[in-house]
Amino acid sequence: MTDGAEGSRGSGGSGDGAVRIGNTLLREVKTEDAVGLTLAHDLTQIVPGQFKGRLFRKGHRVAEEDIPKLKDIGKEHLYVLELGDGDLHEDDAALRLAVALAGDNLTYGEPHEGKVALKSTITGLAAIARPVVDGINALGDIALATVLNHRVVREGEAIAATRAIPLIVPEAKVAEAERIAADYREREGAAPMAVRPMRRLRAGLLTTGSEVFSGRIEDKFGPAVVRKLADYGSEVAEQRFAPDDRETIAWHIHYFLERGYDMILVTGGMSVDPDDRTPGAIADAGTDIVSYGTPMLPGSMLLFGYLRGVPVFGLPGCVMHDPYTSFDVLLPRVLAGDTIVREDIVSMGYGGLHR
Ligand SMILES: Nc1nc2c(c(=O)[nH]1)N[C@H]1C(S)=C(S)[C@@H](COP(=O)(O)OP(=O)(O)OC[C@H]3O[C@@H](n4cnc5c(N)ncnc54)[C@H](O)[C@@H]3O)O[C@H]1N2
Ligand code: MOO
Repeated sequence: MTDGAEGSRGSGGSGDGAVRIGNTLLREVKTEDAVGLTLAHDLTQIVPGQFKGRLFRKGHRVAEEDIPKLKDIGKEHLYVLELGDGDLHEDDAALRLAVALAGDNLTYGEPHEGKVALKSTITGLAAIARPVVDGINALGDIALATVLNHRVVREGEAIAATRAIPLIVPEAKVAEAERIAADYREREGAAPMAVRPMRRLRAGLLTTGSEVFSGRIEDKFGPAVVRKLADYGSEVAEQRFAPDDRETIAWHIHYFLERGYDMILVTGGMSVDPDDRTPGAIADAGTDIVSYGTPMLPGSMLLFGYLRGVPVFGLPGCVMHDPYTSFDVLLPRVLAGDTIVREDIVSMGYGGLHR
């Protein structure tokens, strides 16, 4: 498209100095008359020894205050674009896409260089409809890039960005993308993109390990879990300690249940040693175990289940020292209110190698 514009410069184009690109016209106008019109190409400024670079970008809409600057760089005439019927400027295309996609807890700013980013207004979980993303990207001329579904995003972080590839996009293509998004909204009763808030839960934390219980070594697991929950906006309401004894561990789990905590976390004793009693104790307590073992590393020895509807985690030793484990994948899902089923955990192996 730009090549066509450059190539037409010498020839002068059609009779009135205009060249057609699709339904869009490339026209030469006096700089004073260009206000509100769209620059057809980049304009470069050179101030020897100080600056050489783009003063105005291709696609920029000329404003009143631009006129003196344009005159300063010697522009008495400009090539401008007059959008034809059925054509959209890249900025308008990107903005329409953002509007079509955005749901709860998302915001977007002015388009910039044909790009609009959807940014989270909260710390929460990205909810992204992959079929919508794939469907829009299959159209061509429009690029939609997102983070992975279920990823934790912080306030102000972008979860997606839309961009028009050419300067001029057929309106029909954007309309088709809008239709894909609208169909999804109607079918699912939700926007294709949103950020889901995480609930503030109060957890009971049981730290197992006879070496910790007896005071031989200092507890390092508790502080790590306290920090992690706080980071996601929840709290450890009470911490208790138990030796490597199934009955004792199961007893403490029931104590937490009776206290009415929203979540029960048990640390240590999760692997294969004879003293690793935690999985057995969690089962003895009556927990419906969704999965013992997760296809993720670190954190493959994690256990997850529900005891009378209360989420129960068995946390392996790595959660104490590795900054990102299977716990960081599952905990935000639980905090967002998801009921985790076995298929969820099965699907976490793909992309689950976190180290
Ligand atoms: N042969 C195998 N060995 C290991 C396996 C396996 O599948 N086969 N799994 C490995 C994985 S994965 C993990 S993770 C670790 C640890 O799992 P555990 O949850 O059983 O951890 P523990 O044995 O209870 O403790 C490991 C280590 O950490 C110390 N510890 C435990 N709790 C605390 C605490 N609250 N404060 C401070 N330190 C603590 C404990 O004393 C041990 O030294 O197993 C792998 N091995
Ligand atoms: O798989 Mo263990 O539970 O990584 O550290």
